[in-house]
Amino acid sequence: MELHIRQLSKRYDRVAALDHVDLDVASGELVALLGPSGSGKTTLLRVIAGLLHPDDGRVLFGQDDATRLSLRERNVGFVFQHYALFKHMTVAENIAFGLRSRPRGRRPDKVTIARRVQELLTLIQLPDFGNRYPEQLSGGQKQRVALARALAIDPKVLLLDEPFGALDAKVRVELRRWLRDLHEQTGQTTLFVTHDQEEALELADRVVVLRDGRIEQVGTPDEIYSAPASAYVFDFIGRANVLEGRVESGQFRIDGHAMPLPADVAEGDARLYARPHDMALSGTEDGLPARVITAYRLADRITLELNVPGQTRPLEMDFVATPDVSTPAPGSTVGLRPLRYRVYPA
Ligand SMILES: Nc1ncnc2c1ncn2[C@@H]1O[C@H](COP(=O)(O)OP(=O)(O)OP(=O)(O)O)[C@@H](O)[C@H]1O
Repeated sequence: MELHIRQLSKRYDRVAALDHVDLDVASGELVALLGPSGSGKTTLLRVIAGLLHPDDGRVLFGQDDATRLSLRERNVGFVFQHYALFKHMTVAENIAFGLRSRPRGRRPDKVTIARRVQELLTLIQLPDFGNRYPEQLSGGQKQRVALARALAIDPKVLLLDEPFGALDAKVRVELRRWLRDLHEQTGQTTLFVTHDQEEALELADRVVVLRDGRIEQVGTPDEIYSAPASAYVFDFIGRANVLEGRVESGQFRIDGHAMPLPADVAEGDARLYARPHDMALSGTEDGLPARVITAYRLADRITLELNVPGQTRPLEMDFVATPDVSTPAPGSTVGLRPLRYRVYPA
């Protein structure tokens, strides 16, 4: 089932939680909604689910306008951060819940439901857990059961709101790999909310970066990481060094140093963004002079904190040591050469 979002807006008092959002999700895609707290991720997911009504705009499932349909009529699967399993029901009863509570005409018979529950238990790799109660499960197991329960109704889309947010880091990493495998098996159209860029980049076919209720960029993880559309996305997606300068005559300039522009940027004040591992040391005559604040070496990697005269923020760089490059001494001056970078208007 494909999903189309058209000009969705939702306001709370003065805050635009969603501001004219357009998005197309292809059938079978796994899309991450990524952004800091308050950027509108949950609001977008809840509007798609039918838990919230937008002020404006439309939600289409395929060609069908679902904007006015209730949660139940939309037939979506929803999983929240805090496992909302029914405590007094077994795992199997939890998974069967959506099917059992269908109106009589659409309710499968008991044997069919039991078969479907067993299939789902196998899918979530808990084939023998049907008779347990939620309190007898770990946090990660509870979230897998919550996912099976959401899948039981054969939802048109699966909506996951930070489903692993309450779990510890190691379990999170395991579960996101597991979710990726599960998605490959089920091919279910899925929207996944996270504020964790690593999770989004590892898991999703495409990532939607949100900012103040607007979409800042939509792209594959590679596109988002390697070609961030704005300084905001660059900063949000990984560690970033910023150099302030100017674009003049098709070059980025800081004091006497000029660097080629990787893409067209309008003349005027601008900022160069580079990842710490995308910068190299060079001689002070051809590199940007920088003073070493701290330097340490861990196995073959050297990490430096640097000050470039006239810049407000210190820079960080790390690189692999080679026989001819050793750890520079704090206080010394080195030449700095950004290898891969983006330039954005200031
Ligand atoms: N019920 C509400 N009443 C008033 N303002 C709200 C309400 N729900 C959300 N907001 C506001 O709408 C904006 C978007 O909130 P939303 O929960 O969608 O963000 P989010 O990106 O999911 O954040 P988080 O990662 O913290 O969950 C925020 O500014 C928030 O304060």
